[in-house]
Amino acid sequence: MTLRIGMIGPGGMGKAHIERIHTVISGGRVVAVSDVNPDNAKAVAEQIDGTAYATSAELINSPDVDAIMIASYGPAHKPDVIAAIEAGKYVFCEKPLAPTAAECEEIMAAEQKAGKKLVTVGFMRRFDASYREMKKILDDGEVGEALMVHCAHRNPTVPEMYTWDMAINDTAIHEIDTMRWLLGEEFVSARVDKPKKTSLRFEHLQDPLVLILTSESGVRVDDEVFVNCQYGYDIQCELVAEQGVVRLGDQELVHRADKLGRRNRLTMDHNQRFGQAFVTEVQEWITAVSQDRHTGSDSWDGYAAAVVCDAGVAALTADGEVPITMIERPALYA
Ligand SMILES: NC(=O)c1ccc[n+]([C@@H]2O[C@H](COP(=O)([O-])OP(=O)(O)OC[C@H]3O[C@@H](n4cnc5c(N)ncnc54)[C@H](O)[C@@H]3O)[C@@H](O)[C@H]2O)c1
Ligand SMILES: O[C@H]1[C@H](O)[C@@H](O)[C@H](O)[C@@H](O)[C@H]1O
Repeated sequence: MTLRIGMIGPGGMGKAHIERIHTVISGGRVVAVSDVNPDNAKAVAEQIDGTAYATSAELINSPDVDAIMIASYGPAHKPDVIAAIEAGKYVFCEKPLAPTAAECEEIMAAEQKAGKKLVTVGFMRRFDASYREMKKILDDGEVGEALMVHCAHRNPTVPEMYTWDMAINDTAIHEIDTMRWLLGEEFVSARVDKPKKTSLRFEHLQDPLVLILTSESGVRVDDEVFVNCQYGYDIQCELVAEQGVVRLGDQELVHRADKLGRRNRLTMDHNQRFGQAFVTEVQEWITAVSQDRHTGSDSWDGYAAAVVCDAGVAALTADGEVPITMIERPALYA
């Protein structure tokens, strides 16, 4: 049976997910769309031979839609996630689950009322083969205890609408989630170091910056966020453990040597760099939902990432460490 998916907000990310679902992923089809921009909904519906709904509520409650994907703008996620939960439908929500921890708590309250985990948050790096191999090496005890992790998250450029807090809320949120997952523990404090700013940026941005997180057991994670690096979409991660160091591969397809030297083509955006991770993530979600089970990051992960982001944003304007405090983890997410 094909899972009939309704997509809310088919913009850049949503269209990339549709393309994957309709070409390389099996078991699902996007049959309905809605968008705050009705012309976009109509155009996408025509392309996929599906239905355009005037509102997300109508799409969510349609008997012709089995499960929901949300790829709209972050601040719009919460009401649609809650409506999907109330309709008893599995929902895949692109990161962030919601921009603030308080909104994520509302989502968790609705899910607990439903008594079942229905929400998956689109943290795709958990599905990347290199990160998975790094986690396996750590979990198998091959390098001993983790001590430090050095991360870099570099984007070629960002548009002017990218606000000052997005370096944390929109960009570093990936490392925040991936590091919680890799280390298997929560963070207790955040600090932001603010180096010399690149001249090739919009004036309102602190770019680059370094977010420094400390985990419950004392592991120190530093994350260089540099969103106007000009040269490529460059994701780095080096885990330093007691008996070894594990570094993320560069995802090279080939090793090339020519008169310009030994070099490799760089990826330029998230869809290129994490293309296979997105495929695995969405495939696992479709398979799990078709079997009536939850998979991937849950609402607690969305909440935890939001709490750390809130502290990171506070640290952007504060001097020194900002403590991170979380609510007790509800039993549903144990
Ligand atoms: N996992 C990743 O690496 C990754 C990469 C890019 C974007 N994202 C996430 O995906 C989401 C979308 O990002 P994007 O780059 O595709 O943005 P986008 O602006 O290209 O697309 C967003 C779409 O949502 C629509 N929209 C906005 N508000 C809406 C609402 N209230 N109801 C219905 N539709 C609405 C817009 O009209 C647009 O079509 C964001 O949450 C973003 O953080 C994740
Ligand atoms: O929304 C995007 C997306 O999440 C990308 O994966 C990230 O590299 C960008 O910094 C962010 O702006």
